[in-house]
Amino acid sequence: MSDALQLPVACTDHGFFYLVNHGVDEELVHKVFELSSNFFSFPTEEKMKLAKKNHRGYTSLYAEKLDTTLSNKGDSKESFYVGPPADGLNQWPSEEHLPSWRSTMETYYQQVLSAGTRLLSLIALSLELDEDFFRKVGALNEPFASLRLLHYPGDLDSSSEGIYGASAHSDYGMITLLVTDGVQGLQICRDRSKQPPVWEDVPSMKGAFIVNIGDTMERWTNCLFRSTLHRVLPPIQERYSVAFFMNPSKDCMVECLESCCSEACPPRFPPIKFIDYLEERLRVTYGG
Ligand SMILES: O=C(O)CCC(=O)C(=O)O
Ligand SMILES: [Fe+2]
Repeated sequence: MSDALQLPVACTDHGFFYLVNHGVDEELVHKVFELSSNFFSFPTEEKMKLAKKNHRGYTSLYAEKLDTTLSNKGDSKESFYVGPPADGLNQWPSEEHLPSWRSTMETYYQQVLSAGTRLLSLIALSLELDEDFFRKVGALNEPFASLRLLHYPGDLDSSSEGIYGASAHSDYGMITLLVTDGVQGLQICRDRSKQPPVWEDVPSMKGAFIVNIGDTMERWTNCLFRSTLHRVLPPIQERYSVAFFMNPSKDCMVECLESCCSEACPPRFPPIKFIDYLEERLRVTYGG
């Protein structure tokens, strides 16, 4: 985003944009991709030793179905979640097998969190709020942000034909900051109501984050900002990406901004504590 004046338009009209000059070290991004690929190359039994608990750790192929209206076996991706480093709940591969894995992921987490926090100040300004707004409402006390390494294997058997890497969904949090390895696959659908839906490619841009608005921001802004539907096509080639879901703190109340509602345009969503909202969304996505 070279011009801050473009930000409100990007958030209201598209819900997706590129972020450059974000301050996250390019070498570090490269290292995260290398270590992600090292981890996913381990045998499944090894990876399953770090199976997801407390929303941290490994999720295997087909474990998640982002579009719950589909009847197939699940999305063809595996992933690894890293949550806030301070709460001690993260799971880590051993230092012996993957030296500097933990420190690299923790450094990346902190750098992207800083970039995301600065971007949220710009977003607040673009809503004509105080630049400190998200801190003041408690979203940034201990943000419940989540780093997710993603791997879409390219060599799946024929029973997986037509299965999406990530089926159609919108993200749950405030904003997502995504980097990919450049292999095409991500698409957006600007108008959910249009039939048949129109899907457009989102190319990666070297050195830039692909940022998208999430559902929590859509709730805050009473749908002024768009949480755009997106998906990742069935893999024709192996693909890696790294998503950072910038979520507010667990206890933060997400409540329609005064400037985004009026008598003629009442709040579309009731106020909700972020953790209650997130738990419900995860329950639907993972079942159980
Ligand atoms: O891998 C990608 O390009 C997008 C992943 C995604 O949308 C997600 O994990 O929410
Ligand atoms: Fe997403």
